[in-house]
Amino acid sequence: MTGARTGPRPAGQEATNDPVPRDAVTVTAAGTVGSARLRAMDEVTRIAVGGDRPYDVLVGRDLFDPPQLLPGAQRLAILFAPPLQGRAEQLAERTRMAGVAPLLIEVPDAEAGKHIDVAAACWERLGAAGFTRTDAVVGVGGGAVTDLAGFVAACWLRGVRWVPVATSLLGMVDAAVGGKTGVNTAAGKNLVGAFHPPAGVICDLATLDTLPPADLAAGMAEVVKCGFIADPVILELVEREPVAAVDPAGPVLRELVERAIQVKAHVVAGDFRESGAREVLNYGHTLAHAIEKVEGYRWRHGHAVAVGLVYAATLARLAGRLDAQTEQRHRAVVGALGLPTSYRSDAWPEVLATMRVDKKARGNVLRFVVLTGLAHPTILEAPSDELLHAAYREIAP
Ligand SMILES: NC(=O)c1ccc[n+]([C@@H]2O[C@H](COP(=O)([O-])OP(=O)(O)OC[C@H]3O[C@@H](n4cnc5c(N)ncnc54)[C@H](O)[C@@H]3O)[C@@H](O)[C@H]2O)c1
Ligand SMILES: O=C(O)C(=O)C[C@@H](O)[C@H](O)[C@H](O)COP(=O)(O)O
Ligand SMILES: [Zn+2]
Repeated sequence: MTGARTGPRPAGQEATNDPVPRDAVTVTAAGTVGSARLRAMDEVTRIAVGGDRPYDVLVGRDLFDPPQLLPGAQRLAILFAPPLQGRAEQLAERTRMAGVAPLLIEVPDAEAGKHIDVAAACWERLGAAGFTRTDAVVGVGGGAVTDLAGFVAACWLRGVRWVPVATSLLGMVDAAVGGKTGVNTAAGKNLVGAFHPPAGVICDLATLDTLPPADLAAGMAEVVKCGFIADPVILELVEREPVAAVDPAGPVLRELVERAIQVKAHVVAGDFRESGAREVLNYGHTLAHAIEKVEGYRWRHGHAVAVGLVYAATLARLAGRLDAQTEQRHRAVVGALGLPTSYRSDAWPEVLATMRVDKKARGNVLRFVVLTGLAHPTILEAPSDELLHAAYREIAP
């Protein structure tokens, strides 16, 4: 059953071509449990990201116009991996039609592309094409390609404009927003990079139609992360409608995308360089990044984050910070999405060693984002190795 809208659209979030919002309240026998915004398919949502260099995240279907976000550019480098070749070529055509010269640069897919050698090859191409400070870079793809594209842009001439065109769920709700860019090194995940805000972000929900289901599920790990740290309505929507939650053409996934972006936009606007509050976005990532490294980057980031969320909740419960029910909710929500909740017990020594180079560590002191309750993140400083291992044993039976 649907009814009138519950309240105002969150601050900074506007539907650009619909002056009359059609938000709706979904009511169950237990009462109102969340809102399902019923948007027309052609509606575009604009989510503002504040800070010194503000920009907008555009969410809609069949959005595809980065040149508009980059006035004055004469050349546009378009980085893409093979699965997005068709999209990249369409974009090159639009770019040409806008009077801008496209430079298509194919890079290796997924984590193989997040390598300094790949970035160096891109810089060679920019140099050969005579890229100046008014020219710009576009990354078309998942989080791996947009992290690389942002890093290439951050370093070229010490910083040119860039636009991520996010084509994976994880890219839309997380990687493309917030200006964290970078590559992996032998020592670990994302250890070399730069903070470099984009000129705008494009999230074309139509691209999700071709995203493999495993990658869709991986993106949901970052969505529910936002639910646990800041917006419990996300969890209620996923729990109530687990099938609709992963239907790329439906309104529930769109609401989840917009809510997660809103959480991220709010956090990064207040702490762009991660000097404090932004660390909450790293919930679940201390273990996740260690798993990714141990697995030679063959695990999807979102799958590793799923295990990391369960681990962080277990650690918080063992540290006396979190109640068992909320810990169990992590396991249930993550599991219901078909995401992994456990990892190999024999990997502990390598996992622990890798967690020590997590960016949140200070000297020899490990620091974890944990919850003291739903939407109440805090930092657990210097947990003992015994405590860390005890929590690990519970997720690595
Ligand atoms: N910068 C940040 O703030 C931030 C945040 C979260 C994650 N990340 C990074 O993002 C990366 C993970 O991103 P991801 O989950 O998008 O993985 P990914 O970029 O590896 O993409 C997953 C796979 O899906 C393919 N793909 C993407 N869009 C598609 C589409 N529309 N149709 C068909 N195939 C498509 C890709 O080519 C790839 O094979 C990791 O490197 C992670 O560290 C960065
Ligand atoms: O944007 C952030 O800040 C995040 O921590 C978001 C994470 O989901 C993302 O995976 C990020 O790339 C991790 O950052 P890192 O600094 O730990 O490498
Ligand atoms: Zn992440």
